[in-house]
Amino acid sequence: MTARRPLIAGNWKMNGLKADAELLAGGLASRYKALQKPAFDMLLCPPATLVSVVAGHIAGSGLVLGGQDCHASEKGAHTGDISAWMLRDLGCGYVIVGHSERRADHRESNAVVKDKAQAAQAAGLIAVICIGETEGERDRGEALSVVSEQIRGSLPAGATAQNTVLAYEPVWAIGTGRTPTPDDVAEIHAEARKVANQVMGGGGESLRILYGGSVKPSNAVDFLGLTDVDGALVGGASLKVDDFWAIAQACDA
Ligand SMILES: O=C(CO)COP(=O)(O)O
Repeated sequence: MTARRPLIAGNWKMNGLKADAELLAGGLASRYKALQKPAFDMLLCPPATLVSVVAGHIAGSGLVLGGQDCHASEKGAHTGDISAWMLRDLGCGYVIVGHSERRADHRESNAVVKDKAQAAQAAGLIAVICIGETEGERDRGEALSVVSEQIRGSLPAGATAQNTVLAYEPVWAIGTGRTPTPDDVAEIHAEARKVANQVMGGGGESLRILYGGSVKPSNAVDFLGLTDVDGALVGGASLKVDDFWAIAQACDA
């Protein structure tokens, strides 16, 4: 059996005001804290405006905190951007980089994602590097090659299983209610682990690889039960305490 500890990560995206954060983070913190021996890590990635607020609500609970993006530089003249060091300063242990919404909305290339991941790791954060094919790429039979290329292009030189998490999120499954079959996910994750292992020069067996895209309580076990799936990156369903918690329970199923 694998020694990889499951990671259940909530990406709140551009959602939430202070009152929502209190309910959501506070509700999850009290449930997580009540566990005798949690069998999974739980990560909350609120929008930047709520990172400090959430930090206050999860203090002492064992939940971990992350940003949704960071700049590749430590500081400087980059209006509106946030550095990995700033996230670290607020208590973050993780940051998502290369989410497909940023790759699309902000034209982030693999090279940009790699620089951001490198900055995250230099700041002492774990980079959650997102990869995943579009619907057209899958239809053309290119899913495996696209994902491999993204891994080769987005993982920085110093990536290890300790400072990196991969998240496979097929673009067409995000927010659509559609998902790949468990067999498709298993195939991609096995390939992703193989390629990451090559890029990292070993250590890929310990690397956590998450699945993301329309994960909900009713399908979580289908994905979290797969050998090479080490957790989930959840969008919409991470905005409801009961749903997100139910997804995490699938780690024990
Ligand atoms: O993009 C995602 C998480 O990063 C997935 O979003 P949904 O769970 O809403 O499909």
